[in-house]
Amino acid sequence: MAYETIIAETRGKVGLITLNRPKALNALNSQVLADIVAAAKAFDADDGVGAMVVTGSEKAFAAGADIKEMQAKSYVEAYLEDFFVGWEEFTRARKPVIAAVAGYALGGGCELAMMCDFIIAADSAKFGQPEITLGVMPGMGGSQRLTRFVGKSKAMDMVLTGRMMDATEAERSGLVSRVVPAADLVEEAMKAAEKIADFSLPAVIMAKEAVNRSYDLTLAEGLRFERRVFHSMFALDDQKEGMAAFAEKRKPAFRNR
Ligand SMILES: CC(C)(O)CC(=O)SCCNC(=O)CCNC(=O)[C@H](O)C(C)(C)COP(=O)(O)OP(=O)(O)OC[C@H]1O[C@@H](n2cnc3c(N)ncnc32)[C@H](O)[C@@H]1OP(=O)(O)O
Repeated sequence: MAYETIIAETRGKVGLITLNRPKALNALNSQVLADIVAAAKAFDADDGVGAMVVTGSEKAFAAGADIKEMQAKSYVEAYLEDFFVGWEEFTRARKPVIAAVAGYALGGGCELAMMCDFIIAADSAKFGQPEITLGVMPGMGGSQRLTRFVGKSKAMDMVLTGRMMDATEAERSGLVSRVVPAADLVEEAMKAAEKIADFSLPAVIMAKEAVNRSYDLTLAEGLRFERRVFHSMFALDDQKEGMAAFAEKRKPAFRNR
C-alpha cells in the first residue's frame, strides 16, 4: 500500500514504517497521522507480521507536530475536533512497536517515540519537549508519558526549559532501552523486532498487555492480572511447544495458537 508521508513495507515478519517528509524534518501533520495509523492497523491485521518498527531519517525521527499546520488553529477548533486524539488509535496496536530514533525527536516526535513499546536510539538522537518555546506545552502525551519514563524532576526540567537530552542521558534516565551507533540503528531495531516476531504471537501480545496494565493498575491488581493471564497461557499450543522444545533441547516451532 502506498502512503503520502510514510513508507510502509514488510521485511520478513516485521512491518517497517519510515516517516518520509524529509524537507520538514518529518514534522507530524494530519496526513502523517492518517498514514501512520492506517499502516499500523494494516500490519496489526496482517497474520504474516509479528512486530513493527517506526523510524525516521538520519537527521530527524520527527521534529514535532507540524507547527505551520497548527499555528492558526482557534481554541474552539482544537476543542471540537479534540486535536491530537487521533494518535490514541496508533497506541491501540496489539503487536509490539519499536521506535528507532536517530537525530531530532522533539515535541510530537518525542511523544510518538514514547507511544511505541520501547525506544532504540542512535548515538545521534536528541529528545526534547520544546513546546514551551512556542508558547504552549506538550499535547500528544509528553507531560504524562515522559514523567512516567524519567520521573518528575527530569520531566519538569525538559518540559519547562525545553532543553534537549542526548542519547546517553536518555538511556541513563530510562527513556530509551539501548543506544546503538547511528549507522546500525535500523538493522538493530529490525533484529529486535525479528526476534520478537519469531516468538508466539499470543504470548507476545499478552506480555505487552500485562506490562502496559502496570500503568493503570495498583500493584495488587496488576499482580493478579498477570497471574490470571499467565494461567490462561496453559491453553496455548505454543506453551506446550515452547516447554517441550526446552526439555527436548531443540528450537521451538511456534504456530501462534
Ligand atoms: C504535539 C505538541 C503539542 O506536543 C507540539 C509540538 O510538537 S510543537 C513542535 C515542537 N518542535 C519544535 O519546536 C522543533 C521545531 N524545529 C526546530 O527547532 C528546528 O527545525 C530543528 C532544531 C529541529 C532543526 O533545525 P535546522 O537544522 O536549522 O532545520 P530547519 O531549517 O529549522 O528545518 C528544516 C525545515 O523543516 C521545517 N520544520 C522543522 N520542524 C518543523 C515543525 N515542527 N513543524 C513544521 N515545520 C518544521 C522548518 O520550518 C524548515 O522548513 P523550511 O523553512 O525549509 O521550509
